[in-house]
Amino acid sequence: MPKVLISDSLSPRAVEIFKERGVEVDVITGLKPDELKAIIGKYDGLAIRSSTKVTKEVLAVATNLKVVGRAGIGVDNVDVPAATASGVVVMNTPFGNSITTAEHAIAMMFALAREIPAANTSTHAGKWEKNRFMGVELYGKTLGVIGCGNIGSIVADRAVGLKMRVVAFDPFLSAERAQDLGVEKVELDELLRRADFITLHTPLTDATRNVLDAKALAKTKPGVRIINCARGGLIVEADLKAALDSGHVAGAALDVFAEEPAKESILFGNEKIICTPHLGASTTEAQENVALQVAEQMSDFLVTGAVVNALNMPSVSAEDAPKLKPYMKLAEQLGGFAGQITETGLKSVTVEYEGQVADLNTRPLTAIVLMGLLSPLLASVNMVNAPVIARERDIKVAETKRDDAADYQTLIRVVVQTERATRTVAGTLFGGEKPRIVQIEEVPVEAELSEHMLFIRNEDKPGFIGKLGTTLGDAGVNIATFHLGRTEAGANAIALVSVDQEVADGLLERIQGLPSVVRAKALRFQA
Ligand SMILES: NC(=O)c1ccc[n+]([C@@H]2O[C@H](COP(=O)([O-])OP(=O)(O)OC[C@H]3O[C@@H](n4cnc5c(N)ncnc54)[C@H](O)[C@@H]3O)[C@@H](O)[C@H]2O)c1
Ligand SMILES: O=C(O)CC[C@@H](O)C(=O)O
Repeated sequence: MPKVLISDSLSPRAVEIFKERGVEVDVITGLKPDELKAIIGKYDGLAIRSSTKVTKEVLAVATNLKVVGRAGIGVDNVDVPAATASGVVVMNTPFGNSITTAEHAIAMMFALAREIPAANTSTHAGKWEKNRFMGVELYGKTLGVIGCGNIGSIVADRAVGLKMRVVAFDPFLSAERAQDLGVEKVELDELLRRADFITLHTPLTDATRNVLDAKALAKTKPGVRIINCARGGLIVEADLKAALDSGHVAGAALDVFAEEPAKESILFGNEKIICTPHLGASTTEAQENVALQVAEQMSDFLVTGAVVNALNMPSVSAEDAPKLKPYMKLAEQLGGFAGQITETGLKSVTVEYEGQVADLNTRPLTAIVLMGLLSPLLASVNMVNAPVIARERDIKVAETKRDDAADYQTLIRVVVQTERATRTVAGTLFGGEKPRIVQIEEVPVEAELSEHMLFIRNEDKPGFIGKLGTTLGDAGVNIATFHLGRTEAGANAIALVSVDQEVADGLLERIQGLPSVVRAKALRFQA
């Protein structure tokens, strides 16, 4: 039974879901990095929010870990490239807290417009300062939304409902989507110049880091109010403080900080700044949503192989997972075969899907072909990191699909172009589940792969089979199955021999020396 650790505070619904779906679960929150490292080796999955830091060091000792699930959106606390390199799938729940976070941004905007926190403190202190707090209306004001994705577009929609004018800067926002949302798509400088309120909703990336620095703030309208419920690091905090101190910025509402937890900040103690401790996602509804979703996604992955909302792997639906399973084995064998018979640098790989398999989601299969192909060449390859490794090595990867079946109802063909040759291997499923190799290079052959195989290219001449059998027999190697194929009588032939033990190098040399043998290679496959 797979085992998951929940290491941040998640709604108890998560535990129930894991158990209902056959996953054992421990909840241990507040672990220090060394404490996490000491126990993570036991777990197949790690469910987190934003406190647990999934670093390279943690991943290095997480020897059984298959999946990290983030109950929320941002994965800044996960070293995703390191997880990918270790073959660990990283998932998040991209929609579960969007409404809640958008509502927090709107609440912050109202709080800024009417100075509600300061008025609250003053009233509790018995001051009744009715003349001190003079707010501004939102009606008719311009809201600038930087980043108009899930949350930004909900904020925009609510602001339109409040009769605000909304301008949005987001390079990936289409004109049609902007029109549907009732927002005006503008460049950043125009947004800065026109907005009475600015709200940030981008991820923290190299392009968005410090997007509101002194230079950008100088372009804003005097009296602008700024809201950040996205990520600390989007605003240069010292520059914001200076702009507030000078009076150019009238107020700021911040849910997120460059350093979190923010126990100290140059921004604290200023009434013009409203702060909340990263509460954007903190509603009962959002926390139920994300906990439930993350537990469902992780359980499905661990139990059925379904992949949803992964940041480093193609999706596999729960419906597709059982259909893909037998093809996964075939894809691994084909990739492994091509990888073992390939001896020079790989330039490109084309995976051709024909017949029934062409109707499936083939991206995970291609990832597995790449895993099988690269495994003989590299130390730790898996279906998560194989596509990345192929890209890094400039290996071009292509897929082709043909719905109509030719000789087989379903077929996967792997064509590998190396510096010197083209290698082809194709396979099908017998009875819908048993992988069979049906073509090697141009030669038809029908073979089941076993752990130890001998692959021979030979000239189709009498006496070859007898000599090969004797050579193997003399070496005490038992033949389990023997498959032959040839293009035509007397032409190129292939022998695929399954043997009960490893073929040692000396024996391989003797086989290579037999008359009619063009090339002999010992291959190994997962049992
Ligand atoms: N405060 C919280 O508790 C809380 C809760 C949920 C999400 N968040 C954060 O809110 C942010 C937005 O989340 P989301 O779900 O809307 O993400 P999303 O991916 O749906 O939207 C992000 C948008 O930013 C845009 N974008 C990317 N680069 C940009 C750039 N250089 N300039 C302008 N726009 C750019 C993208 O095109 C996209 O439309 C994330 O940083 C997320 O981590 C915070
Ligand atoms: O888990 C949280 O409380 C914060 C979540 C939020 O920052 C997110 O990116 O989803």
